[in-house]
Amino acid sequence: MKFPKLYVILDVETLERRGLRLSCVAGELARAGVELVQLRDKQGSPQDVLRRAAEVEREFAGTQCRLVMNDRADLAVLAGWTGVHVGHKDMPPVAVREVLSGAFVGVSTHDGEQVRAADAGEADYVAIGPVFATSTKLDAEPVVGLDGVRKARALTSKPLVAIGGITLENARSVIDAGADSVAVISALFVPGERPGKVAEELIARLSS
Ligand SMILES: Cc1ncc(COP(=O)(O)OP(=O)(O)O)c(N)n1
Ligand SMILES: Cc1nc(C(=O)O)sc1CCOP(=O)(O)O
Ligand SMILES: [Mg+2]
Repeated sequence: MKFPKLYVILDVETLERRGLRLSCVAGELARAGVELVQLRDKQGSPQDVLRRAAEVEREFAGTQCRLVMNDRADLAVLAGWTGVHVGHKDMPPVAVREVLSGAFVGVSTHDGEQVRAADAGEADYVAIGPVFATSTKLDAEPVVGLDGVRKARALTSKPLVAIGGITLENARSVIDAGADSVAVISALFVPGERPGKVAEELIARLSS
């Protein structure tokens, strides 16, 4: 798989705060050609998450998009998804593989030591962040900056996803610092623009 340069996280709280429907935004992303999407529903009950996963899947039906569940390998299994993203407070990638054989697993890292460990471990991709300040994740670790992306790049040959405070304006600089992909939540919500249009613009700016 060629790793997509744009990784969109559909964060349920962010969408609700903005009065946006998950299915509408997912549909726009599907039509924009987004190829990697994570469902992040930190407050939802298991039933909520599974219902929302089905909505997302319906919108991406017939596309090549890979769907990733945040935190919960068990719910990924029940949803029939193969992608799972875990952080240090979640089950480790090796345990994800135990409950989901053939899983596509991502792991969060926040410093060089964690990148080294992730490189030696079970994950299919390594996420580094937050690159810039973010108000989306309240318990975010300290900002690593573009220098943190460069250092992470030097420490892993796995696909490197950068996350945190990435916008239309700075996304290219993150790829130029060595990331294979940028993961975004709030960047899609630009006043007066549809999220699908912003996703198209991000894909265009990151291609080449
Ligand atoms: C692509 C990507 N990178 C990092 C994260 C953060 O995961 P985690 O540290 O487990 O924090 P939560 O998202 O669970 O609050 C992510 N979700 N996706
Ligand atoms: C979910 C998440 N994880 C991070 C990490 O550093 O691991 S930063 C982050 C929030 C990303 O949201 P936005 O694109 O709106 O800044
Ligand atoms: Mg997590």
